[in-house]
Amino acid sequence: MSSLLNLKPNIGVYTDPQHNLWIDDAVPSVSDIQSGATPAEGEVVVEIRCTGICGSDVHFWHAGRIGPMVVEDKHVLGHESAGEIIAVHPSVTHLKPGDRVAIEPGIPCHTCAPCLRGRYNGCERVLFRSTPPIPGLLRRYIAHPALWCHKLPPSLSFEDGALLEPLSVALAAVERANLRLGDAALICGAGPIGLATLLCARAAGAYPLVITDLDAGRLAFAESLLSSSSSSSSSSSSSSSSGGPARVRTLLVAPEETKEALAARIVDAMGGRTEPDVALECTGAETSIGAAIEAVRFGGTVFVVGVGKSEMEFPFMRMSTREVDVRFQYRYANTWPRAIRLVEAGVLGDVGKLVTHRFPIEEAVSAFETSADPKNGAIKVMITN
Ligand SMILES: NC(=O)c1ccc[n+]([C@@H]2O[C@H](COP(=O)([O-])OP(=O)(O)OC[C@H]3O[C@@H](n4cnc5c(N)ncnc54)[C@H](O)[C@@H]3O)[C@@H](O)[C@H]2O)c1
Ligand SMILES: OC[C@H](O)C(O)[C@@H](O)CO
Repeated sequence: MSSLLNLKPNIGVYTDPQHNLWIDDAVPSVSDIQSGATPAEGEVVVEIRCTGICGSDVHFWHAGRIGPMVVEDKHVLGHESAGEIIAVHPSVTHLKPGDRVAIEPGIPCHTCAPCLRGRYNGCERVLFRSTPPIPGLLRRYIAHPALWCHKLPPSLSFEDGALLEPLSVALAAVERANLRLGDAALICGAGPIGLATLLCARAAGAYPLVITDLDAGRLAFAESLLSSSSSSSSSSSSSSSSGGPARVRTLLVAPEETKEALAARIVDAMGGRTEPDVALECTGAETSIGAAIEAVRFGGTVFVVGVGKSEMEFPFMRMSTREVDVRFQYRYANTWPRAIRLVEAGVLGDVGKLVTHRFPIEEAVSAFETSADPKNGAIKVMITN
């Protein structure tokens, strides 16, 4: 094991119940690491090089809670990270110092019924980093189970490694929604999760692809994400730069629009006669879920990734008489190795385009302020170390 004695202070990014956001060096386990203690059995110590800010990090900062997950003490944020291994416990044989890894942030128990079924995202005792009270990854160093550190191939950057977390959500959704070649797909919401889902749906062979949002800037970003050039486009999405049909069509949602009116416009955007086979809902907004239910074909699927109010009204008769399946996604299971292969092979396109802003960890507060203010047009803000 390499020496852990000459490390920089293990600063971390915190919030608390009073909605403060700050950086300091009192990170749990830092003293163990800096005193040169070995990682525990089965663990490696990772020097984190890159962490993406998730909407849930901003939400924990601003609201202090997400549903039953409540910030009750000072709390380290962050769960989208990649870094370099600097030490391994002797029991770990498949990783070594110098390996570059993406960190899967949920540590399941491996013994409960969902774990034993392979559905470890339903683990009854999961320790999910950044979900209170489990400290997150927005820090310089972390000791983490080797099993949940995925080695990166040389062509993936640390940023690519950090993006594997939202990509995993999207990959799980597209798989569990059973999206097939040539399916007409609707994606609701062009935030980081909707955009990652757009990349996965395109790779899965969906066409037409329509994406909605309330924010024209995010729709323009969606178009530029799928274009071959790196510049952002605000022009019509009716044709691609190569002259063929645009792979994605964008639809600006009006806040007061009824779900029936929006559903009609969705079908129109699909080409006039095509009802979506699958809607991948990435807003969590009740009106958006309702419009997706109205829009999909008889026997279609509305797959809900977005998280919203704890209780909502859905158009029951429409679902019943049209056999609409409404299904849900919670995090992911067994996606990381496949997400790595998809990024390595370029199947998802240039995922790095999702990163719009970068800040060093010492400026993490500015990174959060940038992420939280819609005026900045941020999609994925990365904090580097
Ligand atoms: N199921 C899971 O495991 C999981 C994991 C990560 C995130 N999420 C959830 O996925 C959702 C998307 O995450 P994100 O990081 O992209 O969030 P985000 O807030 O950045 O993006 C959501 C987008 O939806 C748009 N929107 C809101 N209401 C809309 C409406 N009525 N019609 C059309 N667009 C609308 C917003 O303008 C925004 O661009 C969130 O609800 C988040 O909590 C779920
Ligand atoms: O991708 C994982 C999600 O961001 C988390 O479940 C978060 O929303 C709550 O901890």
